[in-house]
Amino acid sequence: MIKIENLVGGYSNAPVLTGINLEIHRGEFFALLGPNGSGKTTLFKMITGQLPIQSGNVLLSDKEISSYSKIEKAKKVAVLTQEVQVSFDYTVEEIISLGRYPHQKGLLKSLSKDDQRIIEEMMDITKISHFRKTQFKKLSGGEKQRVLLAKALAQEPEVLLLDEPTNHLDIKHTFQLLDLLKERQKTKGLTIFSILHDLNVAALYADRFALLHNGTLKEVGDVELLRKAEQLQDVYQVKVNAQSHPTVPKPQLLMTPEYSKDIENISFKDSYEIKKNENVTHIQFSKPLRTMSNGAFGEGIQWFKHFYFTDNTEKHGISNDKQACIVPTENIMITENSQMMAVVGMEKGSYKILLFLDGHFSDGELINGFMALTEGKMHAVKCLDSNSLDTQLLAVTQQGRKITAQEIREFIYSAITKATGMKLRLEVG
Ligand SMILES: Nc1ncnc2c1ncn2[C@@H]1O[C@H](COP(=O)(O)OP(=O)(O)OP(=O)(O)O)[C@@H](O)[C@H]1O
Repeated sequence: MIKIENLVGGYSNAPVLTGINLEIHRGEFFALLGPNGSGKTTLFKMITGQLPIQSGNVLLSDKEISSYSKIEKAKKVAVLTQEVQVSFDYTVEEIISLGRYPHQKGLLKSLSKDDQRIIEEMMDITKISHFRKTQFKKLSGGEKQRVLLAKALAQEPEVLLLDEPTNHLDIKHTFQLLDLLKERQKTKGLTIFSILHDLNVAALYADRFALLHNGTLKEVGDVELLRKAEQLQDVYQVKVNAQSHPTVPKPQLLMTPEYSKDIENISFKDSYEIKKNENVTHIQFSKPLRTMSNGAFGEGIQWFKHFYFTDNTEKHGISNDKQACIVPTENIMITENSQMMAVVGMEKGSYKILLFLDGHFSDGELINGFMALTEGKMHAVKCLDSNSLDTQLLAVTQQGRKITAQEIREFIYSAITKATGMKLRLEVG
């Protein structure tokens, strides 16, 4: 649909873009990504004709885009930029009706019934009908953006070019606008080319992506491009981790702020405090730990700072957004070394284990660590001739050195056998 060949250009001094080759296919949603100053708007303006091409070509349906007449081009391409400038005191409805201009016939161009119907439809789908008589200049930035989108769609273009269309929008309107574009893509075969800053929003909506860096294309590809954390880190200079969205099969990126990288300068053993009274054992860390648990309290992967063993959570005011195990305080045993601490609680032949590690774990390593905990426990429990399985939790500080699965197995094995020894002594006593 749009073919960009060896495109070079920019402003009066040295060119910003140096040899861009890119193809945007008919009917796709294409996202142009890149950090501030990488050349996105420059490329956008060269495609829309706002900036001259120094060398290379921009083809629209195999024809030089500059060879189209203004009206011919407006029938094929609509543009939505960030610069919201409307000179006169037009109402919303009047602005949208300007979108029909390329389709109007005759010398006295007036709106046909068809034009009226399309204007109504566009106001309806962009949810701005109630503003129809309002002066455009009296709208908020986000409302103006929706009006200009309605105008662009009223043009009934084959291609929609958007420069950061969600810039002024809150999350509801961001998703509403992009859902609307996606729907037009599916039902009308609209080709969408959009600059997007939010990589997570781009991952959810776009089919293909180009990553621009210092005026050159670093990569063009499908959504897998957004799983390449190292490349994104290199381009954006921010630490990112690619994760999977919980309900949509697309990646989402988690950014790590600089301040959070500060390593706590206290030893693992000094980072927690254990308080016991006759009803509750409370383990409190100085900072939250990344946790993985199969327990009813704090299940899944979360962050916790407080951990409890108690005979009754409700009675002692421990809500289920806390990490808690129901085991009376007298039945727990704590085993610790410089990098690991295990709390084993025993109740009616079952074992509830919290294992705290001073280590840095990816989500994959967390699962492996959780499995190693299970293996260590199974091994100890089997030796003790019991088949009980129960709540367990692995909590990691996300600093310190790696801890191997074998170290975890051995530590848990010794913690359980030690705890069981205590239990036997308790029973004998
Ligand atoms: N009118 C201009 N005259 C001269 N140089 C310009 C002009 N506009 C932009 N530039 C320069 O061109 C380079 C690319 O700018 P551009 O606006 O294309 O980046 P961008 O990727 O769109 O950035 P942003 O994400 O901040 O909008 C920058 O170094 C910028 O300083």
